[in-house]
Formats: sequence, C-alpha cells, structure tokens
Amino acid sequence: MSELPARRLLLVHAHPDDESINNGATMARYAAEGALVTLVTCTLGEEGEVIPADLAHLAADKDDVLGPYRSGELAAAMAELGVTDHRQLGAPGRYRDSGMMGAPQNDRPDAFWQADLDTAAGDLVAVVREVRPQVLVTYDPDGGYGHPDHIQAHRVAMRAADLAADPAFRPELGAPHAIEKIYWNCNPRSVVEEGFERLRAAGLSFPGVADVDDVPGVVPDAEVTTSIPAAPEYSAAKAAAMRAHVTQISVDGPFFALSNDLGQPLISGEHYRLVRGTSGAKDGEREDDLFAGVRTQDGSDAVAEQPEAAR
Ligand SMILES: CC(=O)N[C@H]1[C@@H](O[C@@H]2[C@H](O)[C@H](O)[C@@H](O)[C@H](O)[C@H]2O)O[C@H](CO)[C@@H](O)[C@@H]1O
Ligand SMILES: [Zn+2]
Repeated sequence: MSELPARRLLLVHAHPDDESINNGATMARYAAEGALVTLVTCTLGEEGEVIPADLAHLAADKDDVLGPYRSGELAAAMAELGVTDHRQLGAPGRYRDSGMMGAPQNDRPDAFWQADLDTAAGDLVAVVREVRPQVLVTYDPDGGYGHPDHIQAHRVAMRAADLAADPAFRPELGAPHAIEKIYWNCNPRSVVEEGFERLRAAGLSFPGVADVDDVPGVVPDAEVTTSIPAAPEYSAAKAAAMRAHVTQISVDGPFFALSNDLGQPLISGEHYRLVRGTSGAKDGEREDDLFAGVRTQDGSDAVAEQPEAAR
C-alpha cells in the first residue's frame, strides 16, 4: 500500500489561473511544508480571452487551441508554487470551458455547465479516494462571481465530498473517504477596500480600475473564519504563478489586471470560510492554518486504501 503524506489538501477550480489568483500563496506554503497539495482543474479555459496580441490566434474563435496553451501555463504556474500534483477533472478536455454566464457556449454539449453532476462528481470521487485529503477548498455557491464553470465546480466539489464518503457509491473507485474540513474561497471586504486604496494611491497605469464588487467572493469580515498570512516568499510565488498565466493576467507589482484591463490589488493574505468541519481556532478567533484541528495530520491515516480491483 502506498504511503501518503501526513497532511493532504485538495483544491477544485474551474479554469487554469483561478488557483493562482485565489490560493497561490496557500498552495505554495503547504507544498513547502511537505503536505500533498492536489489541484483539480475542471476545464482547460478554452473560451478565455487572450491578452498578448501575438497570441490572439489561439482564441476559440480563431485557431481554438487556447486550451492546450493554458494547460502549459498551468504547469508553469504549478512549478512556481512547488505543486506537483495537478490534474484535469476526468481527462484533459473532457469538460470544456462554458464561457461567461449567458454566452452561447454555455449550451455546447461538451460545456462543463452541461455536465451531469453525478458523472462529473464521480470523476472527482476517484481523486478524493486516491489522495484522501483532510481539507478541501473550492468556491462558494455563486462561484465567487457567477461564472457558470465556477458555480459548477462548487457543485461538483460539494457533491463529490458527499459521494466519496458513501460506501455504496461506486466501490470500484476505492475505499470511502470523509473529508474533515471544507472551505470556500472568500475576501474580507475591509482587506479588499484597503487594497483598492493602495491601488488608487499608487496611480498605476492600468487602462481602468476595477471596483470592490468586481472582486470574487467579497464578504463581511465577520464571515471569514480563516486567513492564511501573506508570508513574503509565498506572496512572491503567487505573483510569479499569476504571471505564468500570460494569456489571462497582467501583473504589475502588488496589482494585476485580467483581460478586461481593470486594475485590482493582489489581496493581502488568502481568506476562507469554513463550511464543514470544526475550527481549530479558539472561539471567536480566526484560524491561520487550514489543517488546524485536523485529527489525522499526525499521519495516522497516511496509508492509502487501494480500490478492490487493485488488491
Ligand atoms: C478569472 C476567471 O475565472 N477567468 C475566466 C473568465 O475570463 C473572463 C472573461 O473572459 C471576461 O469576458 C473578461 O472580461 C475577463 O477579463 C476574464 O477574466 O471567463 C473565461 C471564459 O469562460 C475563462 O476562460 C477565464 O478563465
Ligand atoms: Zn475561472
């Protein structure tokens, strides 16, 4: 039986770039600390816009090869974070980027937005039962900002967490596994507002400036249960990972812009809402560690159960 690292974190994201924007510093920290960090990305981002003019030909309405290109960007970003386990949900290209809400691409039969929930969740159960994470990170029910692939990634992740623990669900995928803690990405409003004050004071040259409410997952500070501090080495790795997503993100010091050219701040720290499991912090205090209070981070469960067929 293979030996798993004592601490194991699974992140589920919609497109290449979301992981670096939302969790780059968190992923770099835990990878550096020896935890197993597993990223599952649900699409290849085939319908994205393209920032560099010399790469415009990659776009879906031209050569339609942006997906494979962004897969390469993702690999480069993971190298910056020290993350070695990154996978596509099901298989590369199985679920296609659905485009923004209301776009005609939403209705493509291969769009992730059209995927059968239990089929897609089954693809994720296979990963959950293999890597047996104690902690899962994904989006809130609105996907942070209402993108169909983000909403679907939330639904698939939460459904898979339930199915993976059910011994009656597809036993060929491995022994049941219950994830101890589940978090949703979020951004505390006060931190976002402070970031935009920094941006306006810096007088940077982005063509435009985003608004606080353009930032995904902004919530009242009181709803934030967990804040991973912005250690300089991990913040630098995050910025480098974001820069690796050349077609999607422009980074300028502590600020960045997506293809909409609207400048926004790199948020200080990375913040989460614990939605399943028990906080490891004292009552009323925020956690500063996703594994706080996890019962099995001593490695007591670090031997992976193999699927029946593999025995
Ligand atoms: C961060 C994120 O989820 N990006 C998605 C998003 O891209 C945005 C979209 O192209 C929008 O039209 C632009 O104004 C915005 O700047 C982009 O960030 O949607 C894309 C299509 O589904 C997706 O590929 C991209 O990863
Ligand atoms: Zn996305």
